[in-house]
Amino acid sequence: MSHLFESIDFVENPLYEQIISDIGKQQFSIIENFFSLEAVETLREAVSTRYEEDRFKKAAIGNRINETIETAVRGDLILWMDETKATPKERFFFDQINDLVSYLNRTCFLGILHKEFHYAIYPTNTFYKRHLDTFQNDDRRKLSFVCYLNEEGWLPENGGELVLYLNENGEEVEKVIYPFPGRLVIFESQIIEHEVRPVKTERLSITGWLKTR
Ligand SMILES: O=C(O)CCC(=O)C(=O)O
Ligand SMILES: [Fe+2]
Repeated sequence: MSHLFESIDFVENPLYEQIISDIGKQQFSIIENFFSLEAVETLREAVSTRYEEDRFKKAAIGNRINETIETAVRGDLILWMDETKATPKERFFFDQINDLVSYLNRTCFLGILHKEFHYAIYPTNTFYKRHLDTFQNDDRRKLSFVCYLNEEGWLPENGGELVLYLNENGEEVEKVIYPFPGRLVIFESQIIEHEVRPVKTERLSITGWLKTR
């Protein structure tokens, strides 16, 4: 039998194991400095370039078949990322995400087949009201990912907290998360309702989903 295990090239990754354990216990995980400040700055530059090229569009609600723009629900601007056309700056982002995704697929049997990511800009005074990341006609999203591209020194008065609504022994508890640069938040798309509180200073992020089928 030992031959079988020796032939499998698998190295345990303590950080990824922590993420898996967090999600198993509490349906979410917060990873500090998943992306270095240098990587965040590079991605922020990519956002600026694309924004100047007028590539961002007002985000809609519903899925791509059935979507409407409702700024009373969400006011962010988004741009879907195309991994096949990733620039060297974005390649780094996808390499790190793909490494984690392949680990999750090897260890957790989640059956993740697809992923989708978009940049998001929340201009001043915008927000995203409490919601779930799944749609009535589409339940393929399993894990939601958010990573923040803000500059260092994000202050509480800047607003823009991500609030996860958790259920602890039948009681609703708010988990308030500041959008600090390099921070990655992962949560179960079908379980955790969440919102982005009103933003007082422009807020930048990448949001994405791991999907089945
Ligand atoms: O930016 C965040 O913190 C969360 C964004 C979000 O909930 C979404 O795009 O569905
Ligand atoms: Fe969401």
